[in-house]
Amino acid sequence: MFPVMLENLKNTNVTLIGGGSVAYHKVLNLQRFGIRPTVVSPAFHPSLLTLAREGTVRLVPKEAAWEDVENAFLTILVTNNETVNDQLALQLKDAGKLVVHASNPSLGTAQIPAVTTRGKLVISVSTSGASPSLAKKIRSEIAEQYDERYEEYLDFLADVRHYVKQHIPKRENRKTWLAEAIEPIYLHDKEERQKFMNELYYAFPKEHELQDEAVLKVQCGF
Ligand SMILES: C[C@@]1(CC(=O)O)c2cc3[nH]c(cc4nc(cc5[nH]c(cc(n2)[C@H]1CCC(=O)O)[C@@](C)(CC(=O)O)[C@@H]5CCC(=O)O)C(CC(=O)O)=C4CCC(=O)O)c(CCC(=O)O)c3CC(=O)O
Ligand SMILES: NC(=O)C1=CN([C@@H]2O[C@H](COP(=O)(O)OP(=O)(O)OC[C@H]3O[C@@H](n4cnc5c(N)ncnc54)[C@H](O)[C@@H]3O)[C@@H](O)[C@H]2O)C=CC1
Repeated sequence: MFPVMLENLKNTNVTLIGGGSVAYHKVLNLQRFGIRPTVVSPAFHPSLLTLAREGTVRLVPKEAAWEDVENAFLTILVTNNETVNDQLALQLKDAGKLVVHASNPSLGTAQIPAVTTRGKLVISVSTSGASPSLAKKIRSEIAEQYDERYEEYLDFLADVRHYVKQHIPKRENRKTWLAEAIEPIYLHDKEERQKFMNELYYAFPKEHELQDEAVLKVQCGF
């Protein structure tokens, strides 16, 4: 099992095969990440019909066939027909595609973990198919510790890192500032975060970069 984070999936073809209660749950999960999936199924859970009316999911009312999945970046197999799930999983795997087989994970090439997000922080727990219930429990326990405060805190850390990468040329110096930023005081105290930023701006002013750029431009004759 090799974990990986996928991004830029907003306009990517993600297809679910089967439109029951598990499909509905998986669609809600995908939507949390800005994905607008397609569901292929001869019948749909009423909540999926509601989502389709809102325009957040595309429904294709038919029994699934190869052409429904051949162009999908990711396919999630959630029918109650094992023959259909197994057959498509086999074909998709052979074609080198990402496929989740929700009732026999070993036949797929990917699995969906239990996830909670705190802004940029993603808490993701998998038991490799051994116990989805335990994955859910552990995820909730971790999420209690890494609560909503981490959302703003991660934004602060991202800003610090962005600035440090642009304005501190030496790697050792960068490391010192980045290590200081993850001290607990900055999680708890907004004013301390502002103080930290001010100290960073003072130690490595933006003007330097602007001046350097101006010199460079003169030297290059722009
Ligand atoms: C392989 C996988 C499919 C995949 O990769 O998508 C899979 C497979 C199966 N799940 C089954 C059952 C349940 N699944 C849940 C819940 C979740 N299941 C999720 C993932 C996965 N489930 C993947 C492995 C992940 C891993 O191991 O870490 C979560 C984490 C994420 C999500 O679905 O989005 C989500 C919690 C999300 C949340 O709340 O945040 C509950 C509990 C509940 O609903 O409260 C139950 C009932 C209790 C139980 O059985 O444990 C069954 C038996 C069906 C039957 O009895 O027929 C199978 C099939 C089998 O095992 O054969
Ligand atoms: N979190 C997870 O990953 C979980 C996965 N499962 C697995 O998910 C699967 C689906 O469970 P439910 O949604 O509860 O079943 P369900 O019976 O509510 O829905 C099954 C859906 O598959 C559709 N379907 C049947 N034949 C089809 C075909 N040839 N092509 C396209 N669609 C077809 C049906 O019309 C129906 O909409 C089960 O195999 C179960 O083992 C179950 C629980 C949790």
